[in-house]
Amino acid sequence: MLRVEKLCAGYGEVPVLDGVDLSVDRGETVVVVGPNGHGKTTLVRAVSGLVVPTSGRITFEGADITGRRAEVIARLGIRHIPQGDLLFPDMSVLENLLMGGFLCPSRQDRDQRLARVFEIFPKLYQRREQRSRTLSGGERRMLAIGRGLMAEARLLIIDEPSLGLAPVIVDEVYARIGRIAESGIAILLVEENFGHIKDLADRVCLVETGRIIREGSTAELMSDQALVRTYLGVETGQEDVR
Ligand SMILES: Nc1ncnc2c1ncn2[C@@H]1O[C@H](COP(=O)(O)OP(=O)(O)OP(=O)(O)O)[C@@H](O)[C@H]1O
Repeated sequence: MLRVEKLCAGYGEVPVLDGVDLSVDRGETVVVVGPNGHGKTTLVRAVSGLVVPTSGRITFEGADITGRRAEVIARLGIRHIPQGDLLFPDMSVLENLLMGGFLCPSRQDRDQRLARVFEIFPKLYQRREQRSRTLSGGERRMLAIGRGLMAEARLLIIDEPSLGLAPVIVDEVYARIGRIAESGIAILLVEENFGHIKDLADRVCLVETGRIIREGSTAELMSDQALVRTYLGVETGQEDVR
């Protein structure tokens, strides 16, 4: 569905991505993990047209989208939920969701999407009249994801949904993302904490210094003790990795 080949990108003179190869198949959940500042966000921003690659190629469902404008890529069905929430703080939950659905082809389509978002995130329904600035961090994150689902999402890109949230809230957010994945939408997710995604990911790509240095299922990556110790920071049950 999505194919990234030998992708290089950066900011001004500073290179960040150094020949990334990555793919996401239909219905697959692929998670990009890795240390801070090694290019995870830059990679997903390049996919959704927010960073212009210097070289390499990105195709989505066969169409070459390398360097195309973000709004063109969004219309193809790639929805990007960035780090932080970027909500409209003085608008209600419902208004924020409706803003996400402004491209819906009909009112019926929009209402169906809204019903689906409320089914996945019942808390948003309970709080639909509340201004988004007064929501908790976890609720805001769920609203940002819900807003992304208000337009047709064939590939959902989510950048660090756990950022700044308490562990119990992270579990809740990830449970909801799991439901989205079960519905068949392909997901490309950035996460620093491997522990959060080991049950969700079909495939994990480990990024270091702008390259994907390892790729595999969570079980494959976790069977490599040195890798776990150096990058993943989770307990495997085989030894204490902390
Ligand atoms: N807008 C920007 N202008 C200049 N440099 C940038 C910009 N955004 C990111 N960078 C730099 O690019 C490098 C990679 O950043 P990026 O955000 O892609 O990493 P990351 O792996 O997602 O890190 P984190 O997990 O901390 O978000 C960093 O050195 C960062 O300082």
